[in-house]
Amino acid sequence: MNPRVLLGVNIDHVATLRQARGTRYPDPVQAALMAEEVGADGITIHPREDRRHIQDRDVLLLKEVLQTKMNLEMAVTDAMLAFAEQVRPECVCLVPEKREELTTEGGLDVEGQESRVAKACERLARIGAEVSLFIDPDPAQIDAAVRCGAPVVELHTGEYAEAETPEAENAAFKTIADAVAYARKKGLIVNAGHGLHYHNTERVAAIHGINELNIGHAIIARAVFTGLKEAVRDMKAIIDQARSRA
Ligand SMILES: CC(=O)[C@@H](O)[C@H](O)COP(=O)(O)O
Ligand SMILES: NCC(=O)COP(=O)(O)O
Repeated sequence: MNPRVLLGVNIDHVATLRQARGTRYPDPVQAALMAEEVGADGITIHPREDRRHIQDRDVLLLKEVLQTKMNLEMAVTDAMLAFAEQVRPECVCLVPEKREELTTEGGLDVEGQESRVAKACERLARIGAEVSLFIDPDPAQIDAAVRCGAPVVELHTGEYAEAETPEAENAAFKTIADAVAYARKKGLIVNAGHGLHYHNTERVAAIHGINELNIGHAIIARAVFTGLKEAVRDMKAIIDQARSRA
């Protein structure tokens, strides 16, 4: 039988909802524990440099309570490296980051900043973190990741997820499948993610050699609807009980 593909659940989007109103809820820590309860193999978080969603408090609490593993996505900066050294997550995924972007727009240019990325990999390996590089499905970036000593790459699936025609989707899919085969041949563990949802994940999960998929936005978005009826019923019950006691 083919080895199981692991699912890392990205809970940034729960924090985004909380930060939008500055409330205490919904708590991404609670979301992580619920995801673990039903089989998530790991929890992915991306504390951005501007802390627009996941907060340091979330990361530190999660480190204390997670039963699976924390996959800390972060920019390659001194401040983030120091934070990782404080948190000591099981896994770190180095990602590119731009302040003005809505979400991560492409892979990390490892080839263009090899010595900086190699030094970051070394520093993270020293705290025992499994380091992955979030890269485009591009053989040149895969070669650079190998030279940097990263044991894992995560292939950015954004182009596939955002393709506007079946032809473009097929072409992007083939690029990913070829990159998985190439990276496996180079001895890397291969993960993938970004923009995967309920209609486009099956095909990627079936690619031979994929180890783990990291998925967040689609899961949290679906949870709104799978949980909405119960949430309305709960509020109705509070209101009805208040009237019956009045
Ligand atoms: C690396 C990646 O593709 C996503 O995890 C992304 O980092 C999510 O960041 P946002 O949650 O800020 O969109
Ligand atoms: N590393 C990719 C990831 O975490 C995916 O997040 P999302 O695009 O599914 O929200």
